[in-house]
Amino acid sequence: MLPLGSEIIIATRNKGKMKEFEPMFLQQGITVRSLLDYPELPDIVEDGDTFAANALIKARAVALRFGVPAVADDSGLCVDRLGGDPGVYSARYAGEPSDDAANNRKLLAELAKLDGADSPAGPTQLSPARFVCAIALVDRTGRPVAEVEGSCEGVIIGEPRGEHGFGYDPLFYIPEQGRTMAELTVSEKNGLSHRAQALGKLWETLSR
Ligand SMILES: O=P(O)(O)OP(=O)(O)OP(=O)(O)OC[C@H]1O[C@@H](n2cnc3c(O)ncnc32)[C@H](O)[C@@H]1O
Ligand SMILES: [Mg+2]
Repeated sequence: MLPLGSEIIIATRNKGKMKEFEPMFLQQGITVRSLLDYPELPDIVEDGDTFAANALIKARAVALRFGVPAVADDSGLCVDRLGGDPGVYSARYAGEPSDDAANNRKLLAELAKLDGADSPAGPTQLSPARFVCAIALVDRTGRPVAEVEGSCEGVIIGEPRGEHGFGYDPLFYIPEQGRTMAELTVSEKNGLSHRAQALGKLWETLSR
């Protein structure tokens, strides 16, 4: 059994993340709550320079608020041709409040600028990219217990495909699957995603 006790909160308000996390924690016998259960709490300021730093900021804030162990996920999309952008700014790439559709449009617009906006054939090359997910687990006092990271490789396509998932999933094509992340079911995404890779490392760390 993992040393997490029966009460754990995931420091997120992202419904898409929770849809993926819930079954993966349940598989380990852990029922989780999230900040979606506490709408009155103010947003946590994510001002770290790295995914890992932001994950720790979010997990700590929640542990100190509730006095229970907390997990946080800070994640995003890194596109090679954009020098790793949007990176830690993935959620607010097109400004605040976060808007997935606007972020996707901005991503395509930034890539189109590199291609030459009036290129008649559309994007001249698919852009290699990866999703990255940092997960931090802290104890009830906010002390880090484990910090892990996972990633998942793909390419950015020129128009959105698929209805599942969230964020940049419709533009993230996985050649080995022949589908975008948004064309995968939750359980298929949980079989290969950056989030699942990171969580797998967390279970491994905790079982040592
Ligand atoms: O901070 P919390 O409350 O967890 O929710 P958030 O959406 O703000 O989450 P992040 O700060 O970690 O920003 C992550 C952004 O990166 C993108 N992203 C992360 N994981 C993704 C995934 O699995 N699929 C698609 N986009 C993802 C998406 O735009 C997210 O909003
Ligand atoms: Mg956030």
